[in-house]
Amino acid sequence: MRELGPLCVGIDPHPGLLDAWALPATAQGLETFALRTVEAAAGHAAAVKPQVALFEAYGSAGFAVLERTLREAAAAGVLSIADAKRGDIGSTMAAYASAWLSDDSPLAADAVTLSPYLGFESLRPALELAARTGRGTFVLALTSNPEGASVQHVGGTDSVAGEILAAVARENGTRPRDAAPAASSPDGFRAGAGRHEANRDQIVTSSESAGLGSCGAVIGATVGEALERLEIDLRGLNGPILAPGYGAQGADAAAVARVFEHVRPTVLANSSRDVLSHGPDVRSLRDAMDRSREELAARLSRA
Ligand SMILES: O=C(O)c1cc(=O)[nH]c(=O)n1[C@@H]1O[C@H](COP(=O)(O)O)[C@@H](O)[C@H]1O
Repeated sequence: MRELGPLCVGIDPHPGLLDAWALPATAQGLETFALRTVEAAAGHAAAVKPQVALFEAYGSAGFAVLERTLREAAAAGVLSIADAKRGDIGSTMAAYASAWLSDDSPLAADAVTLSPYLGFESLRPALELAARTGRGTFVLALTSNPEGASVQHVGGTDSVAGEILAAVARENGTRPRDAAPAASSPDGFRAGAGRHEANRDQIVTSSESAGLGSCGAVIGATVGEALERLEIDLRGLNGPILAPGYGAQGADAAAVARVFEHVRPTVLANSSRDVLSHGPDVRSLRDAMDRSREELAARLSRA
C-alpha cells in the first residue's frame, strides 16, 4: 500500500463479464480473464482479490485456474487476498487455514478473508497459521451488503461488529488502558480478557510505531453512518482495513474517506466490477486502475 497506493482489484469472473470480454464461460475463459487482470494489476495495484466462489463454480478446473492465478500474482509481485470468507468449527477450520495459508498448499495466498460469525475464536487455527507463515487475514466485521446489519449491528453501542473489531485489535497487540499488561502470545491475551476486555473507547496501541498488525478487518465502504451510530472507533484497530463497496456498489472515493475519516491511511479499497468492466484490453484495465488508485490516494493519504 505504501508503494502502490490504496487499491485492491477484485478478480470476479462473473459470467456476464466473461461475455463482455468475448470469453467463453469455461475454465479456459476464466483463465484468460484472471491472468489478464493480474498482468494489468502488476505495478498498478497493491493487491488482487480473486473471489473464490466464481472459480469454484467450475469445479476442479476452476480451482486449477485459481491455483495458477495465485502463482502468477506472486511471480508478478502482486499481493493476493483469497476471498474465500472461510469460518468453521475449530477442527475443520484448521483444514481451511492449511488450504489458504500454508506454504506448501497449491492455493496459498498472501491473505484470506474469514467469517467470524461462528465465533471469533473459531478462527484461531487460521490466525495462528497466518502468523507462522507470515501471511495475513481479513476478518469480516461490517460487510457492505444491507443484510449484514441484521446480525452485525445487534447490540447497538455494544454491537456484535464492535466485539469482532475489538478482537481484531487484540490480535494486533492493542490492549485496553486499564487491563493487565498484554502477554506476548495471543493465548495470553485471551486469558486476561473479559467479554468487554477491549473497551473500544479506551484501546491503546502497543505497536503503533512498528506498523500495522497482520489481522485486518473487512468493513464495507457502504456502511454509511453505522460506525458512528454503533460508537465504533477504528483508531485502535492497528490492522489494515479492506473496504469493498467502492465502485459498483455505489461508494466513491469521497464516501470511502468519510467512512474511514480517522484511519484513512490504513484503508485498502476494493473494486471489482467497476475496474473489470474496462477489459479485456490490458491498457484500458490499467488506466481504470490508475484512475481509481489516484482518486483514492488523493482522499486517503492523510488521516
Ligand atoms: O470480503 C469481501 O471481499 C467482501 C465483503 C463485503 O462486505 N462486501 C463485498 O462486496 N465483498 C466482496 O468484494 C467484491 C465487491 O465487488 P464489486 O462490487 O464488483 O466491486 C466481491 O467480490 C464481494 O464478494
